[in-house]
Amino acid sequence: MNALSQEHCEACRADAPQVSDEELAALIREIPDWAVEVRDGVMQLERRFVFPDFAQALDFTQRVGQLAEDAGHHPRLVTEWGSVVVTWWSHKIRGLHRNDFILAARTDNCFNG
Ligand SMILES: C[C@H](O)[C@H](O)[C@H]1CNC2=NC(N)=NC(=O)C2=N1
Repeated sequence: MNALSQEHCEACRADAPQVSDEELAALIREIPDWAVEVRDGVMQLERRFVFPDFAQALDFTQRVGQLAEDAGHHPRLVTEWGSVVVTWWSHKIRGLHRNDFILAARTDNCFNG
């Protein structure tokens, strides 16, 4: 269980700062299976999870969806036969907040069981 996943998410606020370059470098090391993507100028965390069939991909999707609802912070989830691509970013600040790293770590917990 990643220590980051145990941290508290703070409430999403439009004036919250994005992570600094230094924070990004430190935090991404704690979730080594995730990539940093930039889309339309918005920095995001993304990981593709592979499953043997659609049913297990869907079950994982449900678990991630529930953790998002519990946290009040939501990812993009692309569920297909055999895989789920999970993308985290903070819409309000159009970038990455510490919350996104915490929830990416919690997403890994959903995969690792
Ligand atoms: C009103 C509601 O709490 C907010 O819109 C939340 C919902 N979930 C969210 N999820 C993400 N990823 N970013 C947000 O800014 C966000 N805002």
